[in-house]
Amino acid sequence: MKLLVKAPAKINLSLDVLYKRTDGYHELEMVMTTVDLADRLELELLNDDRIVIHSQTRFVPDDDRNLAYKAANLLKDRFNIKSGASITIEKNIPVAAGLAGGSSDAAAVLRGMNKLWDLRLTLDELAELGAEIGSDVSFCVYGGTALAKGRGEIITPLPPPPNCWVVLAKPAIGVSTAEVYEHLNLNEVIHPNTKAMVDAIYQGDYRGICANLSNVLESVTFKYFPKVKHLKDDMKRFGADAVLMSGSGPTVFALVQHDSRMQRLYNGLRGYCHQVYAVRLLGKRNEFS
Ligand SMILES: C[C@](O)(CO)[C@H](O)COP(=O)(O)OP(=O)(O)OC[C@H]1O[C@@H](n2ccc(N)nc2=O)[C@H](O)[C@@H]1O
Ligand SMILES: Nc1ncnc2c1ncn2[C@@H]1O[C@H](COP(=O)(O)OP(=O)(O)OP(=O)(O)O)[C@@H](O)[C@H]1O
Repeated sequence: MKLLVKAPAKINLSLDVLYKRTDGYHELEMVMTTVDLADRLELELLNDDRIVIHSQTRFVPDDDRNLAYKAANLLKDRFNIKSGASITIEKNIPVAAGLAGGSSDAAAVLRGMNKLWDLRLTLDELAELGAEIGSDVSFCVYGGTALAKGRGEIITPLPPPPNCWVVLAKPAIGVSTAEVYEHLNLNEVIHPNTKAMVDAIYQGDYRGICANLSNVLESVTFKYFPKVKHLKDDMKRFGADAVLMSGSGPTVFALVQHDSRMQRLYNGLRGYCHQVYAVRLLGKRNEFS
């Protein structure tokens, strides 16, 4: 039996770091939403005990380091499952981009293998398991739009933001999430107004969302990779309504409402940026349990 599952990328509409915790993680307050740029995974039961990863993409491990492997293995161990799984990943989300590609693959495997292994776990239970794999996995289990707290795993759903285009540009730079958090100087941070962002989303206020886009990790990534800051400035000049770096970067995204502006921005960026995508906001929660 085969199952196809979609694993959409996320963007952070706002990302605040409140303090560094004693366990080494940072206490966060983030607003996240999914966009229509997705990996596709084909899941199949195997009669033997193995978990096998098939992936054609360089930079994505095809062994137990793959987050999709970790997700299947976690379910297998926790629920004492004897059969194995074959996981084929069609990678469309850029890797190490700040778009939670690996986390979304892991979440898709949790949802999909829950069905194939007939575990009947709820989304809440899958999200709790997901937190053991990575901080972004719980959000990715639900998808949609949410306020995320804790180290990212405490999820409160929000309504979908008003529809618009999201133009994503990923420069050819590798950014380590752990290093970005490590170099953040909390004394210099200008905190986002998370409440104003949440209110704007509840009110369907596109301008309010644009006005409150904010990510404290930008300061670190911009300092070490000034190219990312230049990219953000260029995207503003090309006519974006608002621009922000996603997660720890290096992907920068622009929000635009009008098709003609989206086209101008997309064409302007394709000339010199490594990977550029124009997609719609998804913003709605996963329908499957
Ligand atoms: C930047 C974001 O993508 C924003 O959504 C996430 O905070 C990162 O999520 P992620 O990649 O799933 O993160 P994890 O794999 O759990 O952690 C990677 C590393 O980032 C740092 N980290 C992550 C989350 C958090 N709340 N505080 C941290 O300090 C830790 O050093 C950790 O070792
Ligand atoms: N299924 C996977 N897809 C992509 N990367 C994976 C996967 N499994 C493991 N990895 C490893 O995880 C690292 C981070 O990849 P990923 O694309 O998830 O980063 P990211 O978008 O920055 O994540 P986040 O936004 O959650 O911090 C990569 O260097 C890669 O080697």
